Amino acid sequence: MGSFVIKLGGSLIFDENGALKAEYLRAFVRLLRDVESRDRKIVVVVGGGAAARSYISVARDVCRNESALDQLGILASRLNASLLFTMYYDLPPVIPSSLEELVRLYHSNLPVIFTGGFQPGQSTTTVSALTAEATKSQLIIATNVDGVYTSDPRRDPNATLLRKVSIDQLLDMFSQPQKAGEYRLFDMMTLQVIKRSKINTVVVNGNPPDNIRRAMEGLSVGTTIVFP
Ligand SMILES: Nc1ncnc2c1ncn2[C@@H]1O[C@H](COP(=O)(O)OP(=O)(O)O)[C@@H](O)[C@H]1O
Ligand SMILES: O=c1ccn([C@@H]2O[C@H](COP(=O)(O)OP(=O)(O)O)[C@@H](O)[C@H]2O)c(=O)[nH]1
Repeated sequence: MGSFVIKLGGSLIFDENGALKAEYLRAFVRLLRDVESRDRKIVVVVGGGAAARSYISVARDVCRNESALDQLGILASRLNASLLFTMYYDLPPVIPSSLEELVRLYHSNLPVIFTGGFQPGQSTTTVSALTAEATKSQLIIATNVDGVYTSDPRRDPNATLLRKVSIDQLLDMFSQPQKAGEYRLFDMMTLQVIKRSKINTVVVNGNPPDNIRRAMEGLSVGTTIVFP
């Protein structure tokens, strides 16, 4: 069975008040145990979520250094990844901080690897695309909406869900520049990596976690990115 990279959006692990969604995290860990098997590797790339945005917004009051602000977001995403590692393995967390470290862990005997961000100027969704490319894995982007819509469904009540979307359409839709803490669903780097390696990518609502299992089993769920 093939290996998978699951991008767990920070929007799934914090509630609207910025508190961790403990029950969701437990349900996600149960899902990982259900789908874990010896002949497949799973990498979970965990977003920064509300924690990242809180630190970045407080720092931004007095800090204009986007790289420094990104680094705060990376640290928050690594803490989130550390929490999931600890919940899954009941061990002190081992979280890679670069693609090279991740690939090294990928060849360890850990069946599930957890990571956060790597470097300023990108998002954890880019980390998930780079990881899927490096490990020839399928990519599942789990977020808090049912897939890719014609526009932001939280702002546009007329937005409609796209079951399939071309990579070039996504490049048009998400071409605006982004700042620390603002990456929304996709950043350009993510899409460029997906395009150049034609990564098998599905965007699903990570709640319920069973949508992630359905995507792993190739069932119709969320939005599939298609290539010319
Ligand atoms: N075309 C679109 N389709 C779906 N969601 C979109 C789109 N454009 C913007 N969004 C927004 O992107 C959000 C998901 O991105 P983000 O908040 O970074 O989530 P995550 O924490 O999962 O990475 C959605 O909740 C939605 O409001
Ligand atoms: O490789 C990375 C990953 C994340 N970030 C920073 O950390 C924040 C939180 O990560 P992300 O936005 O991907 O998390 P999510 O959207 O899932 O909450 C980002 O906005 C960036 O500022 C970064 O600079 N490099």
